[in-house]
Amino acid sequence: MTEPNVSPLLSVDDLVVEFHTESGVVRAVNGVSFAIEKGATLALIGESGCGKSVTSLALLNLVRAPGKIASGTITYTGDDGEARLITDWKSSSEQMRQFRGAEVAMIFQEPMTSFDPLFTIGEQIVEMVLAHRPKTSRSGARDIAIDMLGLVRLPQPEVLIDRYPHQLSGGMRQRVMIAMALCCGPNLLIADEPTTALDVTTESQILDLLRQLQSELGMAMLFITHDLAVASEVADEIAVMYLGYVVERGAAADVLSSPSHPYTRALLDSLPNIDTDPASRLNAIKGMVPTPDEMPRGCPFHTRCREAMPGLCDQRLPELYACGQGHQARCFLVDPQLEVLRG
Ligand SMILES: Nc1ncnc2c1ncn2[C@@H]1O[C@H](COP(=O)(O)OP(=O)(O)OP(=O)(O)O)[C@@H](O)[C@H]1O
Repeated sequence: MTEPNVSPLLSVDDLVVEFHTESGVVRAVNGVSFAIEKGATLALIGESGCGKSVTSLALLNLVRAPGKIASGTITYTGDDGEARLITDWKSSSEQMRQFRGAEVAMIFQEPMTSFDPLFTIGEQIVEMVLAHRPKTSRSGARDIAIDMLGLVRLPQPEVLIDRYPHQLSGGMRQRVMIAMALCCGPNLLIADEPTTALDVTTESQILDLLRQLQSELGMAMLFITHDLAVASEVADEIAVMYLGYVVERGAAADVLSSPSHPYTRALLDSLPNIDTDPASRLNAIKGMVPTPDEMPRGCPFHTRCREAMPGLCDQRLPELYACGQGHQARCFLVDPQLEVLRG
């Protein structure tokens, strides 16, 4: 018997995002493709400036001028099974507004910037509920808000609901942010560096919470992080980005156990290890990510790559080559034609 053909929840194909600046057109996202299956977690990984946030904003059609989606498609297939081409929708349209929050919600690194300091957290969650479910009464929305605060394991939700954002700790604020994001029952949660601003203990509690909520609610997650260690705790799939390109992607277990792109290997090498002598230096990747307007010719990573092959990597852009089942890397080292290319 053949398996039914189930579409992924979200499919991104050949996405290009450009910024039109005074010094010219800058490509922050360069032909990115990935899919997120229903209920699964994809981690988007890379150093600062690799295009992770711009990619996630594009998914909600929130890239603001001077940036815009120049080409590519984003397709969302929700519970009704109907495929919707999000890239055809206007950013300010009613259907896009409903889509944000009700189908796909987002949380950020620093919740404080997403809250209005003048309103209690309860008032802010209630407004969110009413915006998406206008038929709900205010007291009904308040009950939903209390339930949501309980769902994210905050103590005494009926008391906390009347607190202002500044009266909560960073970890509590992040929990409230998650409650607010989940109050309309989205199928996909985009989490952009949600634990970066937290201490390690709170970080691990929030990661646990996200994992528990995901299995309770069956939602998918796009988890954006610069930290492979964090990604390894949450991800089913990993896509590694460098200078706007996906340079490696595959099942998290495969990418972490057999990293095939030198950039992924370098990111793994730069992780602190419990056995490492505290006095020794971490293996930081040499140099910095160039800005997209200084895009190197050839492979975008060759200027920092320990394994770069002169005459090849500085001349030609590698494709994404298969290096295992569902595992691909954009590197000539895994190109089956490598010996021919080397001559
Ligand atoms: N408003 C803007 N104007 C011009 N270029 C921009 C703008 N916003 C982003 N970019 C470009 O997009 C690139 C990618 O930025 P993005 O924020 O997606 O990176 P990131 O990988 O998420 O890093 P970080 O973790 O620091 O946010 C930047 O290096 C910058 O060149």
